Amino acid sequence: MAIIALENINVTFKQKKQTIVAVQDETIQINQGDIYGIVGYSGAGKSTLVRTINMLQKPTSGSVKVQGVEMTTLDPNALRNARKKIGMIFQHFNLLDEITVFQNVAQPLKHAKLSKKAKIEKVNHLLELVGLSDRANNYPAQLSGGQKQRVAIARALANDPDILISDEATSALDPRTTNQILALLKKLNQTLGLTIVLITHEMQAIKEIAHHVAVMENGHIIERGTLLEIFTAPKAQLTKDFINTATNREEALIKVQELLTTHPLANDEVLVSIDFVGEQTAQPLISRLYADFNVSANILYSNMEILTNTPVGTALVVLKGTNDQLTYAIAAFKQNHVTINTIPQGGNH
Ligand SMILES: Nc1ncnc2c1ncn2[C@@H]1O[C@H](COP(=O)(O)OP(=O)(O)OP(=O)(O)O)[C@@H](O)[C@H]1O
Repeated sequence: MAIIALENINVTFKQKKQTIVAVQDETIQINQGDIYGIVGYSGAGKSTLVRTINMLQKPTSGSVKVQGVEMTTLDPNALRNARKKIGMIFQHFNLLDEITVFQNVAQPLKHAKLSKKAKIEKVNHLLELVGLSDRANNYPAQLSGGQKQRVAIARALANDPDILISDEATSALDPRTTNQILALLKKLNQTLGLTIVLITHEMQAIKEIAHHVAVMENGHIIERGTLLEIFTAPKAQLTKDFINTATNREEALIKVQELLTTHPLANDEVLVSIDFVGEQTAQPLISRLYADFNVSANILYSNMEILTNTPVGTALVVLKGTNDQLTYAIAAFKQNHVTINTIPQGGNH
């Protein structure tokens, strides 16, 4: 069931002379328990679209339903209550510097109908959840970026939200800390059933934890699908560009091409790219090439990743054999649903 349903959302900003169309007639449904990544370059409209979910941005037109409730027509009081179920974290953490970690996390509970004791227990539990129990009495300035984001996550969870919006939450962090925060988000998704909307310009972050992906450009979602669909069969050039930033494939290809300019292929050699998804047998096929087809294989690059529990592999391989032998070998890959493409020398594929 869709926990978030945005329908025909338009957001325009009127400035003195200009009208900026930030989001143009976009519709998106996000299911309960999903981690939905929205990727795009700066200015694509990601934040504006996602901020309509909790009405931080009122759409110019369109419908916003969260847990079946139309958000655009709520009165201020009802909206305040509805927002409690939608936590949010940001790139720059937005902590209050003059109060402690404990007090930051306790802040959203100020008006909660809980006893003082219950509030203390709750904050301690949240700090434990994000691995910061020992930092309760520190001030934000005494924490690393990753720790600050953990505090922000604990604070965002104070009202037991069903949805967490993460707006570039890892963009200011180094790669290792980014992975730790993403692992924490994944854990919260799995243990609390938290639905997460992840806005980012980093495909790497999407690759780590998202189940679904939407790619945005100029106020439009230009492509969407499961993580596997987007990574294994991207259609738009922008999607391909983003994927290249998260895999080493293009970089590896450039290096291999460079290598081949100094060590050119022989007449009986071809460079091929091999891509497979799922439990396909690219690896055994490569190792049996010589026995089955008299074709020898020299693997110049290979990489395998697990995306949502599915192996996704790629390899750049030099095959050596006669024309007929190569033709039969390549056909065998195709028969086994492994994508194989010959890469012309000196060109790109
Ligand atoms: N309050 C505002 N007033 C005027 N223009 C705005 C406002 N907020 C956003 N915009 C414009 O709307 C467009 C989309 O911005 P938005 O912040 O949604 O993009 P984004 O993809 O989230 O990028 P970033 O990650 O840089 O925030 C941009 O052209 C931006 O300048």
